[in-house]
Amino acid sequence: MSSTAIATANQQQGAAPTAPSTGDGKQPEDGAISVIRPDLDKRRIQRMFSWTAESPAVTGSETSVATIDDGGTMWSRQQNAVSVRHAFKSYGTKKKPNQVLSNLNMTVAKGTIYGLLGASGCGKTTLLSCIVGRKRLNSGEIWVLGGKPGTKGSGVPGARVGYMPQEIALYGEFSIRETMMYFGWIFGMHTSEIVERLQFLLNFLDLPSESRLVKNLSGGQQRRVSFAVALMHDPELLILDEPTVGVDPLLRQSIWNHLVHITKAGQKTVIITTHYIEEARQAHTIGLMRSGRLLAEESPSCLLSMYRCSSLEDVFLKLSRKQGQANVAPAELNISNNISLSALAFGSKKDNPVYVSQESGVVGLNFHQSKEVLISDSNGSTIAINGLNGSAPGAISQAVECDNCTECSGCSNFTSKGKIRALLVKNFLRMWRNVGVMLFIFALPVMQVILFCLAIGRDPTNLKMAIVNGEMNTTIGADCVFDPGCSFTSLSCRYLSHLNSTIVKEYYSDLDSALDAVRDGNAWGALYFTDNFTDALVARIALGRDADDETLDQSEIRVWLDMSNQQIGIMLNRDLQVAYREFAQQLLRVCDNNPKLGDVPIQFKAPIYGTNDPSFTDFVAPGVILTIVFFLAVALTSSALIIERTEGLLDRSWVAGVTPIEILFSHVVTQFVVMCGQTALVLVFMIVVFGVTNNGEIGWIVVLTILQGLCGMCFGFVISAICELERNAIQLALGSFYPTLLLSGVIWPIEGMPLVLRYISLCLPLTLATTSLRSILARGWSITEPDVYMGFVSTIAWIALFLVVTMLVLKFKRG
Ligand SMILES: Nc1ncnc2c1ncn2[C@@H]1O[C@H](COP(=O)(O)OP(=O)(O)OP(=O)(O)O)[C@@H](O)[C@H]1O
Repeated sequence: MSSTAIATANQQQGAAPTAPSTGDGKQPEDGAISVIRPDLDKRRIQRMFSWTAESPAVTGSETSVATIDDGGTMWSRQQNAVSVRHAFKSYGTKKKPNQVLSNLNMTVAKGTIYGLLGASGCGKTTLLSCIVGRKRLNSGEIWVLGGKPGTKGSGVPGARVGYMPQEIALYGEFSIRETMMYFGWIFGMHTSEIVERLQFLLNFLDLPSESRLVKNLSGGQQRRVSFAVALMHDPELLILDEPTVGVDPLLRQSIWNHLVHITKAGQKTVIITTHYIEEARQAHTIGLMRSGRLLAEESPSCLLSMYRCSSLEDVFLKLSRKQGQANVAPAELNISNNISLSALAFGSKKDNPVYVSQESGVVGLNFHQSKEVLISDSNGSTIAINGLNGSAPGAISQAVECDNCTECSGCSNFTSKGKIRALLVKNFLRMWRNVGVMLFIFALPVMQVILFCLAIGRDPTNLKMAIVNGEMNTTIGADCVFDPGCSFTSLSCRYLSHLNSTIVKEYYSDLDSALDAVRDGNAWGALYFTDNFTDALVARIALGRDADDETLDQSEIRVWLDMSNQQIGIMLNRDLQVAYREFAQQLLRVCDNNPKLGDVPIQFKAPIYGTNDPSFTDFVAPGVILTIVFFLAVALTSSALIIERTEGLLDRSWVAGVTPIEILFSHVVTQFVVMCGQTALVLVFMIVVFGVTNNGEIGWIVVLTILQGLCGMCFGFVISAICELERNAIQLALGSFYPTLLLSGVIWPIEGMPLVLRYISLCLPLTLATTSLRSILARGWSITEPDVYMGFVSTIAWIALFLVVTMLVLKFKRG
């Protein structure tokens, strides 16, 4: 088939002629056929197609048909809506790569519908993800709307593109209207515009009431809402990944009619993938993809006639079979070029292969898309130039202007009110609509504080002691009576009366059974008084240093404790000694002696900070306050981004033009509000309701607590940026909980740790903050104290570090 014939066929598809490139990026004024002379300056050609030199995939030795690379010119790139050149993309490791795109070339002319067809898993979605800038190629180039995705002039990501991913990628908690508002605001539309457009889309796509929640819609309805989102802002380039799945035939037809309608004027371009091959007949161009390459890139009618098939499916099968033939050179099959397509169609022979040269593939000498084709004959001379890329008239648009722009809308804006508004409303709405999340945010911290204050730090009670009192004839406790005056009788009973209420006295007849009770776990300890305990004690006091060993021995209260439980053992030890001091002092007092004689000669004055009876609760409370706020924030944010990412929501927002910074910013603001609520609840319950000691300024306590919450949030960002799966994020968040708790001096002073661990502990985000809050609460220290301000400094430093790491991971992880 001659280029003229195919150009004609292309014209029938609605492509309009445009002016050819002059090679220097300027459009010739006459728009007429121009000819490239054989003596065209070689360097000029190289400059025009400079990308060929950049492409590692091309050897340059296979050039046989076309010698001039149209896709390489800046001007032609700008005229095509999308231009993909020598795209290579693989997943997996370098050792075991899963090659998904292999030297793929694709040219999508402006103002056309491009149907990308291929079997499941051939790489369509990957290609589209690369086009919208969500994935990076390993090598090769992509130009979209005149720029490279992700660069200023491309409009990708941004409002110039409408992207419908394969997944539903919608917020289930939103109503249809809220969904449209969210994306409309992101696209920079006014609310009134959105409402107007919404009415059209509701009717057009036969959607249910706008107030219905997305999660309550059927699968097909959800897909239509997703499609509506892509159409919302009437973008220049629509990229639709299987929009007609689950859509009934009538609606499918009306969707295609709409696509044909919007592309008619030549301003809009559509790339669409579908499994319903035959529906793609309505496309202007079809790219048949297999194993990461395009087998053909033609108009449907051209494909049918070239292969003499009655259906596109047959064409695809024919081409696939050809590709399957063993020694077909890969380049031969990578056809975004009519020449080699023709060769395939009309039987190129193995011994006389028609290779698609790097130039031809790259340049995209698509006669069906180009009114101007630069084809060199076998002698190397250029024979014809006839139209370019099938761009619709007037399709030179924003991309060209925007490429060097400094002021075009959407190019240079750091952010917009609409985006921030959309993201904030989205965050709050998602929280508000999710009862579980609301309970998690506000009920859980209160519950944790209540549980902590009720369960931790209180003295154990009802501890049984097995008592054997040789001075009593019975084992009935009520018989253990004594004279409360200055009387030196039944001193064992007098002592026992000083044992406080935490001890439950159980009397045993002999020592062995009492010890057995301890061994069997029926008592926490055994107390033994000898038969003549009172006499021996009186003698001991009276004789003083002259007391003999037997007297001393008989006057001792013997104790056997179960020390398997350190806290209970230490407490019983303390209470037994305190009881003796009280017993001795009281006896001395009633006998008109100085009670100090009964005490050890150490006098504990009022402590500088705290009380002589310190509470474990007061010690742990600062760490617990910060830990609760920190890890709740980690839990909230570590999965937030991942859930959005796995549902395709994050990608969709990003393609719509939302940047990672904007997403993080919106989460920071949302989280800040949440944090304020949580901080208020935690502090009110800790300090006001449960009376945890606070001698410091409440303002600094609030600030430090909120900062720790923000720090936890940023740590959550890091987790969600690093982890692919929610499961991994939860594991990482939970995995970090215990080490942080144990090493941060929350439940045990870091002074008790080995030196190395102590240094590690100081490097954790909670350690210095806990010390700081403890100093404020217990010591009443102000911000000027190093112990206090270092907690603030370290927290702020951690926030900054986590944010930077998140940004870097998000930036470099793409693709
Ligand atoms: N993130 C990923 N990591 C590893 N492999 C991937 C990833 N995404 C896709 N693949 C693999 O790349 C190949 C192409 O996948 P892709 O989704 O692009 O195919 P597709 O043509 O869109 O398929 P379908 O029509 O079923 O959606 C498949 O083998 C797939 O398993």
